[in-house]
Amino acid sequence: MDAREMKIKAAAAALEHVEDGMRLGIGTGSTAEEFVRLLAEKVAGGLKVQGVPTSERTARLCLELGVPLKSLDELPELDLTIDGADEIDPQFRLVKGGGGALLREKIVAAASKRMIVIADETKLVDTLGAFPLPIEINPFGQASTRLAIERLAAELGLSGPMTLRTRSDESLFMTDGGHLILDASFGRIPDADALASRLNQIPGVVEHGLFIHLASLAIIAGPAGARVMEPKN
Ligand SMILES: O=C(CO)[C@H](O)[C@H](O)COP(=O)(O)O
Repeated sequence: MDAREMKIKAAAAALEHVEDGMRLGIGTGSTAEEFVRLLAEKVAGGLKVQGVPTSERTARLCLELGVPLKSLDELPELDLTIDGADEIDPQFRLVKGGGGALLREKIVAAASKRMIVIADETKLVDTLGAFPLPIEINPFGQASTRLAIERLAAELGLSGPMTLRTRSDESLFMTDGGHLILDASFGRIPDADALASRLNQIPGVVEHGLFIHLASLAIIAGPAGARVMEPKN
């Protein structure tokens, strides 16, 4: 089974948790897009859902495939969010933001009664941090914000380069909200909870890709198929 087939398996298993009438947060990324494709087939077959997309990219795909959309302001409380992740630890703390949608993804997940994370098994890790941590920052004062993050990292014993995300044409990557992303290659984050709460205290940090206590279930696909996992305490 190749990587795409595994993503489809996870997405298909997640679809079984979607019920008629649900208000659904819809994630961003290649795994979430497989979910959108399968969801669209169900919608075409008569399933009634109202989706809230976590990015303009996901919104475009949903509109193209006929998945009905609402804004989060129209549906401020959601039943379920289904989204991918870049890393998942045993307590289901996640690193997200590889696709640059972390701010809307976190707002949507926090507005949902449940979040199911879908991924292939390469995303499972013992300790977060091998995937560079995306930190969304306001362009205003970006040099000061960066300095504050570097000082925090040093205080917490974290080190590694931080790079401003760029597009393939070398221009700066801008999020849907008009912010920049710093990718922090810390290597290993032994205390993700502490880093998450300290990053939130830096004024220029809009949001970061550490999702703590948001995912309640993970559907992880491997060569043998998809399995449902619950967080370890
Ligand atoms: O957080 C995300 C986007 O901001 C994605 O969910 C994450 O990057 C995983 O993407 P993929 O399913 O393509 O591996």
